[in-house]
Amino acid sequence: MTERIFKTHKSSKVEYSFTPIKRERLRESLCLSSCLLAPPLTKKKNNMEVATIQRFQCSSWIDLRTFEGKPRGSLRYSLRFNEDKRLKVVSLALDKRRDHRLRSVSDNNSSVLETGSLLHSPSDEEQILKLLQRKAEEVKPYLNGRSIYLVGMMGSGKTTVGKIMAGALGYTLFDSDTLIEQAMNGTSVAEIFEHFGESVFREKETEALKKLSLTYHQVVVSTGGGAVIRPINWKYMHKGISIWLDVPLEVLAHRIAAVGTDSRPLLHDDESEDIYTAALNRLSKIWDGRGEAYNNANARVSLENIALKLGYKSVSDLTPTEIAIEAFEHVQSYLDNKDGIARPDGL
Ligand SMILES: Nc1ncnc2c1ncn2[C@@H]1O[C@H](COP(=O)(O)OP(=O)(O)OP(=O)(O)O)[C@@H](O)[C@H]1O
Ligand SMILES: O=C(O)C1=C[C@@H](O)[C@@H](O)[C@H](O)C1
Repeated sequence: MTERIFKTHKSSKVEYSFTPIKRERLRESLCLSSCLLAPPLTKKKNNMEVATIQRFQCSSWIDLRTFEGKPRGSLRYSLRFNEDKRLKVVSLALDKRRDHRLRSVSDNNSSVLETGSLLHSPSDEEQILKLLQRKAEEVKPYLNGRSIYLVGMMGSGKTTVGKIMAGALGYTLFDSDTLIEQAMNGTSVAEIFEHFGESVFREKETEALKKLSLTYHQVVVSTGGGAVIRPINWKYMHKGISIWLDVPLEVLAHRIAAVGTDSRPLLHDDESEDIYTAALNRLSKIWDGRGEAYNNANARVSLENIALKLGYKSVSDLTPTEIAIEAFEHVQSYLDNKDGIARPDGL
């Protein structure tokens, strides 16, 4: 199993270019999602965003919040019906986007339009945000108050995607690294590693996960990349639903190279190579030591699989919101299988 996943990571031909347009698109997408889902964010909203947000707030989605537990019987079937409708909407939106891509490529008659450089149109963004909210409402009864633990390598997007999932569910997001820093009177993760060593950090990490799992419900937890290595941590994380964000190492190295390794002590290196190569080498070594442990998660959200499913050429085309939607799908399907298939009343 490790072998297979390792190969996936190693051999993936990920085209990941952060063109200025792509970076701007991501920023816009993140800003739009965050403004919508996490009101305290102070980013300035433009008129289009405000209009979109207002439309969301007044929409007439089915409100499942009054239902406790996993949906049963006819409710379950009506969810399926809605899901079918949703899929039709998605596939229309995707067809439209694919058409647009093909048109753009032939218009330009060049290969400039590697998928990463295309913008989602505002209406695409709207569709995607609507889907996210609808998916969150659908998955909530299945969760029945259970928390979600996001696991994954450093830079896999646990915090970014977690924020979107929490906002859509009306859950609170916790970042276990931040909790550890708070428990250590504001000492940063990098300083904890430097002054006390990794073992103290791991102890604190276990304490944080224990407290979260025993005290809180309805939270999304962005765990530290190494939380998976201690079996005791799984005991706590399995009190909720754990989701592994599986991102190719090359993509992680690009992300990390873009922001630097200051806050990630395990990636500090002797600077003898360029930052991307150094990060990739360090990540590969770390992966060798813990790749298998991620399989303990209840579900795996593979960015390569999502990109394939959505017809994207590159993993870097995926927005965090699209990843969040897929994560909800996985939560739902995991809980569906785990809790058994419900049948309509009387059958
Ligand atoms: N889908 C995405 N596409 C492009 N960049 C992304 C995506 N998701 C996250 N990022 C960027 O990657 C970097 C790491 O993301 P984030 O902090 O969410 O990861 P993490 O898994 O919480 O990391 P860590 O475990 O190291 O704290 C950030 O700069 C973020 O903006
Ligand atoms: O992958 C890891 O082991 C780590 C990831 C970060 O989130 C921090 O928890 C810390 O830097 C260790």
